[in-house]
Amino acid sequence: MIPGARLQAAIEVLDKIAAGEPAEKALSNWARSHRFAGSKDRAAIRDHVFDALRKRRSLAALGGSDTGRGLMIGLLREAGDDPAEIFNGEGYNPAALTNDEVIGGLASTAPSVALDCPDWLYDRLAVSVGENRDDILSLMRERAPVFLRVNTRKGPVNHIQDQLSDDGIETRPHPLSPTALEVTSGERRIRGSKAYADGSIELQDAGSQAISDMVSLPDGGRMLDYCAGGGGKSLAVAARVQGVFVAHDVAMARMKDLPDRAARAGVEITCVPTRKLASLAPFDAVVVDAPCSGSGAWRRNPDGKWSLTPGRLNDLVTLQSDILDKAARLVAPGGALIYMTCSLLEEENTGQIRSFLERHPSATLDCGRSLTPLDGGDGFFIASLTGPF
Ligand SMILES: C[S@@+](CC[C@H](N)C(=O)[O-])C[C@H]1O[C@@H](n2cnc3c(N)ncnc32)[C@H](O)[C@@H]1O
Repeated sequence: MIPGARLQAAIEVLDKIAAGEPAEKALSNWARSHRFAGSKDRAAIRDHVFDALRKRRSLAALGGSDTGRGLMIGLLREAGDDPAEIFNGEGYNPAALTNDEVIGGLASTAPSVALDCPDWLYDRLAVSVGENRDDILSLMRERAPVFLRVNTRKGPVNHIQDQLSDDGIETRPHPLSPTALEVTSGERRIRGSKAYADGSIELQDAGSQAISDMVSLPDGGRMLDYCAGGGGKSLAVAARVQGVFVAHDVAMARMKDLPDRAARAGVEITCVPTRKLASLAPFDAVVVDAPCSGSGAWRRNPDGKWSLTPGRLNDLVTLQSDILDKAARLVAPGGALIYMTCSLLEEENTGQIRSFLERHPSATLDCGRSLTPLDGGDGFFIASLTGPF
């Protein structure tokens, strides 16, 4: 596909997303109905779409509207290109610029626009991350680095780095975690590599690895991953500790790949439905990787930045406290309740723990940590609590 055709495809996908389709679904639907597009085309269209979603407000200001066309015109202007050279209606190029599009579009000086943040979140982030807000939002406008977690059960980090290099994937260690490698080139080869096939590596953000490193479980201990999803946290802890691992998620289907991933990694994780939990309790550690705003990972899921509303945030905070209370009942005496989010927002993090301690005055906060993209990976929060609950 020529560059103009890729832009036109991105315009169509962005318009579907604006109409309410999730970004990944809109991209896969487009690919399904345009089978002639090759993998390089699909990757380029995806990059356009995600770049536009990360920078939606500033590109809309530059492009004159926040339609797919406005965003792509803004993207070209931001790069210093003249959109009229491609928006000319020739061949598969997008239709020629309208008069409004030619004259429209001025970069906005309002900080929340220039930093691509909804106004209400711009104010809330000031409370949550203080003076780092603008630096964090600037980073959120860029693509996230690609990180791998080395499964040290399969070999030492430097050995697996050499193996990746043989497959054309170059990496460097990252200070957030001893198992984290940042991919510096060859990222599109990861899923076809030998290290991926034999479970020596997993794709996992360095911040996610850092908080998994903080989960303390004695050898032989029993851990419940209460909101397991794909199982990223269980897999990381199970690679480090010889224990018994149970994974649970209210949506069992989300754990469907976990048995295969665990087998590849050489660890055992048992997936259980909610009705079995009480009979398997108590656990030495219950990890609650709670459903959250995802505001720490907006570089990877930028549509979340625009779909979050104050009402949705309040609903999430209520759900998180309900989950925490349920999970606390499954912790063994002397065991740990470990709460995690990939959020930067105070009400989901320290605020959530503050209200938990108000509801459970005999519980103790043992340790906690907040990470932001300024640390290199996504934003995460972890707090470890002991009972009695
Ligand atoms: C942040 S994601 C988990 C990510 C996962 N731990 C990982 O590392 O890949 C949150 C998960 O919580 C699950 N969830 C939502 N409500 C829940 C509930 N009431 N009880 C248990 N799990 C729930 C969601 O289905 C989702 O998979």
